[in-house]
Amino acid sequence: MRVGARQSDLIGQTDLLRIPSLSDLTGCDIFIKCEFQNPGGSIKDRAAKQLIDDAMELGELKPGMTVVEGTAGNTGIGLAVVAKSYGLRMLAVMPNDQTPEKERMIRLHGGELMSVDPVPFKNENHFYHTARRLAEERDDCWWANQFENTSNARAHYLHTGPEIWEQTEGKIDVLVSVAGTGGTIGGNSRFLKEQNPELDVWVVDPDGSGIYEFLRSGEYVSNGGSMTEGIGIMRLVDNFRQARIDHAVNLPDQDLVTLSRYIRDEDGIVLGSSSALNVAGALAAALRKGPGHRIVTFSCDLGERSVSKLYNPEYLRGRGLNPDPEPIDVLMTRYRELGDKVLEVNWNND
Ligand SMILES: Cc1ncc(COP(=O)(O)O)c(C=O)c1O
Ligand SMILES: CC(=O)OC[C@H](N)C(=O)O
Repeated sequence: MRVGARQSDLIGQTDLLRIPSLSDLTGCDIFIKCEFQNPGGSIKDRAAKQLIDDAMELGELKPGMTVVEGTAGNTGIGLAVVAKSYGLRMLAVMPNDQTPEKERMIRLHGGELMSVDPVPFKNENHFYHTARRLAEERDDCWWANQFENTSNARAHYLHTGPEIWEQTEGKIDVLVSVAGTGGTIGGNSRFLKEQNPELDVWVVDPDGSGIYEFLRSGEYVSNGGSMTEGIGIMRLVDNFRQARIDHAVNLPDQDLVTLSRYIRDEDGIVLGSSSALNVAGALAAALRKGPGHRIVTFSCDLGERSVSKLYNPEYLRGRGLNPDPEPIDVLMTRYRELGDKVLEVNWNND
């Protein structure tokens, strides 16, 4: 147990939980790192703290200034939490198609919210460019730039990776992660592969994101869309460049419906949508590798932030998804047959 001087001192040192249901089904030990335990409720608190700490140490950011960031929501919540602890202000620029659950949290934590229309990255009104412009126009603002500022991946290299190594006593065969900025997979894969070069790192990508196709062909091409939020990207950014990746898999949103309900009903954990994708990736990895492996993935946030999408039957039907989960053994049969849809890659920028 910890005693913190500030709320931000409580970021990190999250628990590692073995998921009984999927571990029993596969004969592997499948663990989730409980990132929802962070004070802002998501894995992005870690990046938020490191981005701010590093900028303050460099003197780029000083008390009284405003942190500006373009965000799908979780980084904005994390930055709002940390900003309050440090006497800073926070302005989040967020596309208006993300769940209102996250907008509300930014405001509850005292952050200011600017909602913008969701547009492609090449449009100057994209949330990323809007945040950058706002910070450029005002001297009292500092742009966190979670995509290119590698303090983000450093948070995971310095903290999350070592925590996993210690919690597993070095016994980890596979690391599975989604990627948004790539900070999580970047910092964790780098640290853990330094400890064990044999570690097998899997990136799991939803439809609509270009990472899988980029690793396959070198081109960012989107195949449809996804209800997941905060993950997937259509360009190469510096935090993703940090990653070391051996396998890539693309899994459909319908599987998130199945797995989120299965884990809720069997294990009592209500996963957020990116966490459901992580667990789907971990299940695919377990079935491919066979019994006896130890697999770690992340519960990036909880389902309370996905209520209006992943847990909303009307929304699911509107996207052409079936709100009723398919039987887990049917999904497992499909995963056993993924074959070369699981890409073998060698993403390593050393
Ligand atoms: C819910 C959720 N899961 C996962 C991620 C991915 O983390 P990263 O940016 O470290 O790739 C994010 C944000 O990026 C997120 O908001
Ligand atoms: C769209 C995206 O990658 O978002 C990054 C991050 N998850 C956030 O909450 O801002």
